[in-house]
Formats: sequence, C-alpha cells, structure tokens
Amino acid sequence: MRRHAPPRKKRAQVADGPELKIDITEKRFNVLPVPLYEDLHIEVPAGQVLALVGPSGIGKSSLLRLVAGIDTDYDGTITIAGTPAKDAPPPGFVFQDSRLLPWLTAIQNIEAVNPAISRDQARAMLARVGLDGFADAFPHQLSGGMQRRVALARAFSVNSRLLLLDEPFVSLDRHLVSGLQKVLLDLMANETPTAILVTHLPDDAALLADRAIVLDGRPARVVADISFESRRGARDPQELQRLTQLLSAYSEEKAL
Ligand SMILES: Nc1ncnc2c1ncn2[C@@H]1O[C@H](COP(=O)(O)OP(=O)(O)OP(=O)(O)O)[C@@H](O)[C@H]1O
Repeated sequence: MRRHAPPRKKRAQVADGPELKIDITEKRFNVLPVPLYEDLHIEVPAGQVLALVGPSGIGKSSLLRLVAGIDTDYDGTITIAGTPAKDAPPPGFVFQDSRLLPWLTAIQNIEAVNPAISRDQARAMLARVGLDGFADAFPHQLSGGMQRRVALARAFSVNSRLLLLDEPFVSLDRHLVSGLQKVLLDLMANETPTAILVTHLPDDAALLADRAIVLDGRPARVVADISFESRRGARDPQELQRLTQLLSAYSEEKAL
C-alpha cells in the first residue's frame, strides 16, 4: 500500500546567511598614509567563535569597534543577523582593560548593561565566573583577575547574539589566564554566542575558537583563514598542542 509522505515541516522563518557579515571597501584613519583596510570581507556563521590574530597595530581592535557600531566612519557594510551594525542591538564587549565603572559594585556593573536582569540572575552570573560572595565589592576591592571575571560576566549579561572579546586576558599572569580561559569556555558552552576573539596568545585561539583568521599588511588583508576540524571544548591535549603550534608559526612569521 502506498503511504502518503508526511507533511513537510515549515522552514523556520530565520534569515539565511552568516550571522556577521563584514564587507569593508575602505577604512582610513587620517594619521595613516594608506587605508587601514581595503576590500576586507569576513563572514561568521551563527555560533562560531572566530579568533582574530595578527601583528600589533594591524587593525584588530579597530575592526571590533566597527562591528560594535562604535565607529561608523568607513566605506562598506557590516551586518549582524542582516541588520546594519550601527542599528543592531549592542554586542557583549570585553575590552583590553576591564573598564568597570569604579563607582558601582560588581553586581551593579552587571545591572548597568542590562536593566532587565534580576538581582538573582546577576548574582548567578557572578557565581558562574567564580565570584560568589563578591557581588557588593567595588572594582578597587577586586584583584586584576577578578575584575576581568566581572567584565566577562558583564559581557554575557548583555544577552546579545554577538560577543566581542578584545584581548580579554592581556597583561595577566599565566596562572590567571588558564583559570579565565576555563571560565570563558564554560560561558560559551552554554550561551553559544557568535563571537570574535582578538588574541595574541595562540593557545587562547586553540582552546577557545572554532576558526582563526590572520590579518596582515597595510591595508590589512586576510592572509590565512583556518577552520579547526574539532569543536572547541572537545579538544584533547594533543590537538590543542597541534593547533597552538600551527597558530604560533603564523604569529612568528607575521610578527612586525
Ligand atoms: N582613533 C584612531 N585614530 C587614528 N588612528 C587610529 C585610531 N585607532 C587606531 N588607529 C590606528 O589604527 C591602527 C590599528 O590600530 P588597532 O588598535 O586596531 O590595532 P591592533 O591590531 O588592535 O593592535 P594591538 O594588537 O597592538 O592592540 C594603528 O596604526 C593605530 O595607530
């Protein structure tokens, strides 16, 4: 007997295409004799963590500012889920320094970026970054590593589809870095945001990212685009070492 095929499920009304699409024709700073970027095109699928690496001064932080819609002075388009970056909801942003508001406590710093968050949710977020019991501490009462933890908690509390991390562990001691890497990996395992991680640490990228893009030259161009076969969070020590070595080779080769 001939069976009827089951009715086809309706496709979800979600826009196809990359979550983040960067198409920069040209970006200039007047102080630079040549453009910072020319014909720079990067697409990031939803849920992917993209590590952005390259020599100091190449334009990694500047790119995050364009994606965040903080700097709109460029030719081209950047869209987040199809919306121009300048009109998109603000991303979670971790800056090179923690940039906590010094007059607010840890929990108030979190509430400041998301007024809709409940006190319990904000406390739970602080607990997830290992700061249970420090909700009412002011930034000056926290160590550098603890301040970075608050900054991570704050970025995730924005509840954005997009997370921008600008050297989140720069100038911290090595032993603090590995603790924070684990915190970030754990946060990204649950929330799975689309993220750009600017880092000069090859092991950061090997541990935390799904893909790495190397920028080089002036104007800056993508000189390598490496998709990692294994998934972040599921890499064994050998795989981590292999990826770290691969990315270190690029860093050494490309150091200015
Ligand atoms: N607001 C600005 N005005 C003028 N020039 C700027 C501005 N911001 C950045 N630049 C220049 O743009 C270039 C790229 O700077 P950017 O901070 O993006 O580099 P980077 O790759 O993030 O460097 P690092 O790894 O050292 O943080 C540098 O030459 C810098 O001097």
